[in-house]
Amino acid sequence: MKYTNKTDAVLLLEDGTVFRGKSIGHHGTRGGEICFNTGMTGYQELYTDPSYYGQIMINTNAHIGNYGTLINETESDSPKIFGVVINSFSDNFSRFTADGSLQDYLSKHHIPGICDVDTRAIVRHIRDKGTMNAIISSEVLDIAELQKHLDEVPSMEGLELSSQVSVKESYEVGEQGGIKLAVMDYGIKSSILKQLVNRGFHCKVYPARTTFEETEKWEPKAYFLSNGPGDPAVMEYAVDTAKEIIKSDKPLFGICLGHQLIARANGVGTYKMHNGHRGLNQPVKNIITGKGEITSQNHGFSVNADDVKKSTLVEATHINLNDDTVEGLKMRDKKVFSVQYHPESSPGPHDSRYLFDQFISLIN
Ligand SMILES: NC(=O)CC[C@H](N)C(=O)O
Repeated sequence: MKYTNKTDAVLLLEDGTVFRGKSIGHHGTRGGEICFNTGMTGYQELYTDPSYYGQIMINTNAHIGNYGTLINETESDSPKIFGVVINSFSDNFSRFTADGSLQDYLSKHHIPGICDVDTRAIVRHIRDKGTMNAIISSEVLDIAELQKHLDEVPSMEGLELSSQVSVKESYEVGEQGGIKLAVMDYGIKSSILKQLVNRGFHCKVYPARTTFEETEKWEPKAYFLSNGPGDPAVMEYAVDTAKEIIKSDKPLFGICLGHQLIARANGVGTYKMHNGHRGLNQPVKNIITGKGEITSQNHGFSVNADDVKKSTLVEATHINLNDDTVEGLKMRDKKVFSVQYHPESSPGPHDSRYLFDQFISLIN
């Protein structure tokens, strides 16, 4: 059954393009960077991934909401997206384990959305023109008026967002006696911690701006740099931490934003992509083993492939088979490696979970 609320809503893109549809979730106005995710399933995990903080997500899967929501399918305590764009939205759900409807969930967390729009047309538009800001509203339907609100939305390029989604106080997870791992939280997904704890790590999760000296007091055996939102180019504090970890010779693993920070710590630049990779079926080749992996991805920045080629410190371990972008790095003479994609998946295929085992082998 389709959603029955008939309140009008509008989606205004930065280049002036307007799409009109119906309001879902929270009745209100919110702007952000518009992006699209091509995953066929896992909407609740996507919405709660802190890496999406500041972004309006278009789900290319046409039918969203039909299996409701479930509290333990979240990647953080609340949805982090700023808005959602859906073709056919269902507030009626059918799954015996579900604990509520997507409509109630979005509304409770003040996330506005728009449905009954041609998501395929919107995606084709931004795929050609490149990523841009946008605003959703069910209260300001006049375009000239809404434009004023859109003008206030900051550009994702140059934005530091990790401090806003990171924990405020450090905390520990996993068993005492396990490998002590200092986890820098730049917006970590809970399933990454689950994968680490399942393999016997005793993790201490630190706020993004914690200094290396501070983490060293706990005497961790290894370090992990998490995923997270925003532009790595303006995260000097985190790049400095990465440099100190590398200097200490302790093993280090980074995922997504963590990968970009490790690249920057080695003098490799990052750049904003025309459109990011967001979906569950990005093909990646492991250059070392020659094997292919189907991966879960969510990133709008990438590391500079020419810089990697010229580097004497790092080498590429993985490449994206769609566009040849760098998907993995390792340092030549250190126990340091990283991937741009999400081996924890959630949602997505499990092809790449071997990387967590690789991290353990590297430490031992
Ligand atoms: N998932 C992530 O960690 C995203 C990293 C970074 N914010 C990007 O968009 O590229």
